[in-house]
Amino acid sequence: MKALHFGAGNIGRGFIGLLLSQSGYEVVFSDVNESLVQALQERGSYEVTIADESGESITVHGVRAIDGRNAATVAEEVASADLVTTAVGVPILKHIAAGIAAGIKLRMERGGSELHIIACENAIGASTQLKEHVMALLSPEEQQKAASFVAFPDSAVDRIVPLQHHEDPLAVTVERFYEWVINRSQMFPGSKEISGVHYVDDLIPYIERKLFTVNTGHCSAAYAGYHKGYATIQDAMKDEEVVHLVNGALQETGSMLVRAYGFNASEHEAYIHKIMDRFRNPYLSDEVVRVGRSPIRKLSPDDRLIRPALRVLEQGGSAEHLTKVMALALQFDDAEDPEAVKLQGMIAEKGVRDAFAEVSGLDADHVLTQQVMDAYEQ
Ligand SMILES: NC(=O)c1ccc[n+]([C@@H]2O[C@H](COP(=O)([O-])OP(=O)(O)OC[C@H]3O[C@@H](n4cnc5c(N)ncnc54)[C@H](O)[C@@H]3O)[C@@H](O)[C@H]2O)c1
Ligand SMILES: O=P(O)(O)OC[C@@H](O)[C@@H](O)[C@H](O)[C@H](O)CO
Repeated sequence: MKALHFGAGNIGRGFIGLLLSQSGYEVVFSDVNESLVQALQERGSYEVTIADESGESITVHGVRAIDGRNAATVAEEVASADLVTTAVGVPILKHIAAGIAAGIKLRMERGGSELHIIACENAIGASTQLKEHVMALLSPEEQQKAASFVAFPDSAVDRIVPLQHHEDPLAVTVERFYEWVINRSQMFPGSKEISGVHYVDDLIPYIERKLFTVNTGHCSAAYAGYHKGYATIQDAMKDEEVVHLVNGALQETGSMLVRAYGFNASEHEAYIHKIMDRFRNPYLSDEVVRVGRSPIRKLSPDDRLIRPALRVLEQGGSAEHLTKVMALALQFDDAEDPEAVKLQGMIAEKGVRDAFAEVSGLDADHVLTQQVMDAYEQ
């Protein structure tokens, strides 16, 4: 069994590649980072270290890597894979679509054996987004044929993997916790299950709970921590004001999720506390600039801040803490982050209200926009 995984980065090596290998797949990484591809090709293995008191180290053997810029090689690997996964970042999905579409065409010529393509990204419906990019590159007739043997089940992935600073470019340190949930109702019946994956018939409560708790809380700590001059999430979480903001934001999303999906309130409270403890993990050093990266994406309509805040308001609740986090996101001006630079440029050019309205998709006079502007002024 062969799995082709796009993106040999932190989550690719430290989570998806590891789990697929442990599940019996030969893992082939496709990446555009030349030195990473070369190192994986030369060594065929890499180390994953668990960030806890055990310091456990696991060697992932039998891996290969291909140059993601070589369209013909990518297509051939897609054509002969038993599973395709991605962890490249949502904005990159459109760039890998051509190789996948070409691989699907080859597979079609060879009889069209069933294939699942699963995007493991932090977004609602990431596999469905990838499917749209891929299908747009096929003719109507090819689309119809492809739909009979290629499926794109959505998934939710959770494991904190910080930026890595090891001498060994392949080594990756990860937290012990992981959760990978896949929507079974979008899969072909009877297909092989990946061990360690939780299959569900309705993914929405799972992905929203993950994104609006782990990622909402995480970016709250990142933007507040950046504002206060902390370099890491671990340091930021030692500051009571930061903790208060993170907890406040998670109480707001938590009440909304409990009402929307009927989660048990005390179990959800325990989930929040467990996540805040994960942020504090002293065996990890997770930079606030990684967690706060791409503020335009994080302030977009369907992401971890705007979507839950609008739902809180719809339910008649207060989104006071979430709006403070949005105001802090508007002040995230990391010069190394292209989206932060772009956002600061938009603010300088058109003013903060119109810049926020543009990235959030809200009207400039929307009640949430007004609340964010008030918080920004403060
Ligand atoms: N790091 C985490 O804690 C974490 C946890 C859960 C989900 N995620 C999600 O996983 C995804 C990847 O995050 P990451 O932290 O691993 O990022 P990363 O930057 O470490 O890895 C991304 C990899 O994709 C590669 N890539 C870029 N363009 C490509 C292309 N056209 N073809 C093939 N590879 C390409 C990059 O070279 C890089 O190696 C993101 O969507 C992120 O939100 C991250
Ligand atoms: O990857 P992003 O930019 O969507 O979000 C940054 C972090 O919050 C994220 O990578 C978490 O570490 C991860 O989602 C934990 O499962």
